[in-house]
Amino acid sequence: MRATRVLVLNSGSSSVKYQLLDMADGSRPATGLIERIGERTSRLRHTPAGRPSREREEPVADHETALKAVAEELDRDGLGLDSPELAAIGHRVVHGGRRFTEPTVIDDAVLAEIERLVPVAPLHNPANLAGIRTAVALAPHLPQVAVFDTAFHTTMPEYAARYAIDTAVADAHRVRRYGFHGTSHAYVSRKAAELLGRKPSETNVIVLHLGNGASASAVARGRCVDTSMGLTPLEGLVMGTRSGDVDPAVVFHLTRVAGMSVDEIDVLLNKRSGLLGLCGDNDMREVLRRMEHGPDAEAARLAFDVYVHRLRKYIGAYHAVLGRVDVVAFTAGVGENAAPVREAAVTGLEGLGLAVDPERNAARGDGPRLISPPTARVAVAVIPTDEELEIATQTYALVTGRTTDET
Ligand SMILES: Nc1ncnc2c1ncn2[C@@H]1O[C@H](COP(=O)(O)OP(=O)(O)O)[C@@H](O)[C@H]1O
Ligand SMILES: CC(=O)OP(=O)(O)O
Ligand SMILES: [Mg+2]
Repeated sequence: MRATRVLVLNSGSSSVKYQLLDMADGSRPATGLIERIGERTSRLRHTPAGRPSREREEPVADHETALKAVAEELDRDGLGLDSPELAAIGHRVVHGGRRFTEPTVIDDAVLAEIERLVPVAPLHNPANLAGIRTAVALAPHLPQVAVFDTAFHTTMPEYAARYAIDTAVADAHRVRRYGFHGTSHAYVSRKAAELLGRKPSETNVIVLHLGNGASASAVARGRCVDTSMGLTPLEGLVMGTRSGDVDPAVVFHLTRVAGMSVDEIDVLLNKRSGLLGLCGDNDMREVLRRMEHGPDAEAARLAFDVYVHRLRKYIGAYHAVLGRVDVVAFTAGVGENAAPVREAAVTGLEGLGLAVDPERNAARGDGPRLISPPTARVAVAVIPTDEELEIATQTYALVTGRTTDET
């Protein structure tokens, strides 16, 4: 039996998402999610293809316990880690620094380098490492591949990657802009070009990845030239719970005037800010609903306005960075589903050739679709992201030397 399947693991700080993909036929034999790891009750939802989901609520103390539960669920469907069809495990790793520009087979040296990057990705890399270590222990016979969020952004020119701070300090502590969500930006920018019937190498794209975390990127002829996240996934757009851009002096001010510690400010900006900080809800669905009805519509409206104002500024900035833009692509939970966000983000940018067609924008659909009027100078599109497929494709190509088309 040929091994054509890849298990993709996305180990977050309190969750593990997983998908089993078959590269021969494009099917997904199983998908699942464990949430609230480390809390009193965790929830596991496992969905075998074509059959009902199974849900379990029980304490899951850590990533090791979580991955063992995933392996058990897969086993129950005859899809376990010892299945001869499984070719590899692909891991999302958030921070790859400057070293990792490509997907990489994991060995001790790679693990050590991911560990070395923990100080610049304290929320993400420890969880990624825990996931990898457990998967290696559970399936030592399988090749395991790290696919880095930062990799796609390593093509940024030096002037876009550098902060204007003392070079000696920056170099000593690896302080520079790395960018994240690269797997999504790579996939979506390619799909956006395809939607226009153009080659990625001849297309300029602005990608707006708006999920819980949110980032924008400027992609020139298939290569990333700028992105909104920086040293960590805190810079840039307004997010569910993260502030995005703030004056760094906010930190000094809160230290001196409010007596907050650096750790407290870290939590403030990463977990108590963004939409949540502005209006008490981090979920854009709730924000949109409250704007229409709630007793405190005003706070929700302000949160929405701050969110889309920041988006508009980045769209304008990346027009300037790219010179010519062929398509603006919205993706991830908010980008794919929230028509009012898309409409508000391009309102007022008619001078840049941007507009959405209200009917196209409101229409629902599963695949890539245009939402700009047919006559628009710049296309605006909704492109569903698929980070799992991209991770599986890169993992499979690396371990088998075959592309999906050859399988
Ligand atoms: N129908 C919708 N309308 C508005 N926002 C939505 C809708 N569906 C999902 N979202 C938003 O998408 C976010 C999650 O996006 P997603 O890309 O799944 O996040 P992540 O992968 O970063 O966890 C949610 O926080 C929610 O605000
Ligand atoms: C890097 C990052 O922000 O990831 P996520 O959106 O999964 O939090
Ligand atoms: Mg996502």
